[in-house]
Amino acid sequence: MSEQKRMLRRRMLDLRESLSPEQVRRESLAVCERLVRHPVFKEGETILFYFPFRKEVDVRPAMEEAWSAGKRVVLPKADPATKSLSFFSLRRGEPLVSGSYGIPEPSGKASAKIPPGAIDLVVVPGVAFDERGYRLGYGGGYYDRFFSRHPGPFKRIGVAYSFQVVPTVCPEEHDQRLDGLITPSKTLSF
Ligand SMILES: Nc1nc2c(c(=O)[nH]1)N(C=O)[C@@H](CNc1ccc(C(=O)N[C@@H](CCC(=O)O)C(=O)O)cc1)CN2
Ligand SMILES: Nc1ncnc2c1ncn2[C@@H]1O[C@H](COP(=O)(O)OP(=O)(O)OP(=O)(O)O)[C@@H](O)[C@H]1O
Repeated sequence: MSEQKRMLRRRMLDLRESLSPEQVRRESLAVCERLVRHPVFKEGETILFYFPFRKEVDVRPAMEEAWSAGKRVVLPKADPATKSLSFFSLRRGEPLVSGSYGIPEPSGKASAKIPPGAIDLVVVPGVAFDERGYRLGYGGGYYDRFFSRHPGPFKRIGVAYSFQVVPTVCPEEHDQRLDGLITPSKTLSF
C-alpha cells in the first residue's frame, strides 16, 4: 500500500479523533436525515449498516428509522483470518457481542444469516472519500473484497463528515467505487 494512502489515513483518523461528542452527534444526525430521505433507503427492504466505533458517523438513528419502517437491519461480522465479511440481521434491542477489532457484532446465529444477494443497500463506513466515489478504509480491504465478489444488486452509499471528503484518496486497482456519498450538507451520486 502506498505511503500516501497511509499518511492520508493517519491524518484523517487524527482529525476524526478531535471531534467533540456534540459534533459527532450533530453531524451524524444531519447525515442520517439525508440518508433516510434517499430513494434507495426508502425503497430498500434489507439494509446493511455498520455499528459505529470510535468516532465514526453514528448511523444508529437511521437504523432506528429502518426498524420503525419495518425494514430488515443487517450488520457485518468480520473474519480477520479470511478478511471477509458475513452478514446477520438484527432485531431492535437484540444484544451484540464484541467482535474482532472490538467492534460490536451480531452473535452470528445461523438463522439470522443474510446472503449478499438479499441486500438492497449497503451503508459504507470509511476514513476518507473522494469526489469520484472512491473510499479509504482502515486498510483491511474488507469492503473492497466484498464488493469485488458481489458487485450488486445492492447500491453502495458512503457516509462521511464533510472533512472526510478529499480531492483524491489515491485509489489503486482493487479499490471499488461507491454509488453515492452522504455528508451533513450534501448528497452526491457517482
Ligand atoms: N463500524 C465499522 N465496522 C466495520 C468496519 C468499519 O470500517 N467500521 N469494517 C471495515 O472494513 C470491518 C472491520 N474492519 C476493520 C479493519 C481494521 C481495523 C483496525 O482497527 N485496524 C488497525 C490496524 C491493525 C490491525 O490490523 O489490527 C488500526 O487501524 O489501528 C478495524 C476494523 C467490518 N466492520
Ligand atoms: N478484491 C480483493 N481481493 C483480494 N485482496 C484485496 C481485494 N481488495 C483489496 N485487497 C487487499 O486488501 C488490502 C487493503 O486494501 P485497502 O487499503 O484498499 O483497504 P481499505 O479499503 O482501506 O479497507 P476496508 O475496506 O477494510 O475498510 C490490500 O493489501 C489489497 O491488496
